[in-house]
Amino acid sequence: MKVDIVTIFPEYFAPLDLSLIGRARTSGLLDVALHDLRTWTHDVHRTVDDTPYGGGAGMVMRPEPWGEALDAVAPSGARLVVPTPTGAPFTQAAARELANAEHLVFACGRYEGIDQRVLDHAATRMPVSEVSLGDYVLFGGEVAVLVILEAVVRLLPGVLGNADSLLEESHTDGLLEAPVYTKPATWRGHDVPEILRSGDHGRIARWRRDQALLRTAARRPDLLAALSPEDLDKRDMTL
Ligand SMILES: Nc1cc(-c2ccc3ccn(Cc4ccc(CN5CCCC5)cc4)c3c2)n[nH]1
Repeated sequence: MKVDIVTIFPEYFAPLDLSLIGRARTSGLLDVALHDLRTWTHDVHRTVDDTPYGGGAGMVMRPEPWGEALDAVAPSGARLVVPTPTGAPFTQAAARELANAEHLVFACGRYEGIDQRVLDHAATRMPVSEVSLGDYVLFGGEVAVLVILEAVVRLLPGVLGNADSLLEESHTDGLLEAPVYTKPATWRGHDVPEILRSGDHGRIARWRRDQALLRTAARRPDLLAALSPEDLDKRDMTL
């Protein structure tokens, strides 16, 4: 997968050289390129923002630098991903969809956002996804891109050693996952549930399915409500 990130703070993305994403890059699974938006400014102050039409607090990012930046880094086959508080909620399903893309271009806004015409114009020649990480307001899109990229990259074949872990994790099948435990069997008076030490893999699988259902019902009834009876049957569960 090829990834291009356009930002006025390229240094924000230093963490991309660490851990799994760093390994994905060195192994050739992922090719990430950073671009400073100011590259496409032409005034001595390298201006990227201006006052908002219609008034209002703060500044808006000018369309010209963005237009030239996207002309340079986003071919028509690319998919443009723009974090914004007004976007569609970013979900595991959205991560799975983005993981299928050959080329992702991330536009990191700052100030009060990017002139809307940038996105409208880009949409005339490539798919544009405006995504929100949640109902809170960040200073800009960089942190959101780090989150989106991590969720997407871990789904790429070969990035996670044990692909099985993708099957049973939260939000993969619409439910939260069961609690996890490791040694010691007893710790500060707390025991690991006996079932998990029984070696009976059928009963363990059932216990985990039931725990997932109970946790989801208690913590995220919205996820439960979104599941169809067929989905629940698929996990061999009845309410
Ligand atoms: N899920 C999530 C995503 C973000 C996010 C993503 C990109 C940018 C770029 C700039 N900002 C700061 C920022 C500050 C104030 C407003 C609200 N203003 C009110 C009037 C006009 C706009 C919007 C935007 C971002 C925030 N935040 N949260």
